[in-house]
Amino acid sequence: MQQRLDAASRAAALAELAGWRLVDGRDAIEKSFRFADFGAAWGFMSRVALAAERLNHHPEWSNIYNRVTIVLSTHDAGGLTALDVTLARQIEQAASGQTV
Ligand SMILES: C[C@H](O)[C@H](O)[C@H]1CNC2=NC(N)=NC(=O)C2=N1
Repeated sequence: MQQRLDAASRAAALAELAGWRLVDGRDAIEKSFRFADFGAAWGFMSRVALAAERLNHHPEWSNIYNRVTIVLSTHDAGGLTALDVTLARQIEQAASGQTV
């Protein structure tokens, strides 16, 4: 079982992950991404889906046309863990150079 991040690790993660912020009222982080069009958004989601499967760690997300909003939290642990930070880093790589 993953351990929830302590305060120092949580602060370090948020400092590292540009644009990610804590969700109000729960122990989770979120970020919205905007792409040129639906195809670019879907390509990004496909890359994130493959990363999530590799990690066996999955996002909560929604898509409206060219926007993708992602919330990360570890359900088994009831909050943020290192797995969320790892997935967020891979999401940043998947979005790199693709956002508008
Ligand atoms: C059984 C399976 O390994 C678990 O349900 C995994 C799958 N993906 C997951 N994703 C997330 N975000 N949190 C989890 O606790 C989690 N658990």
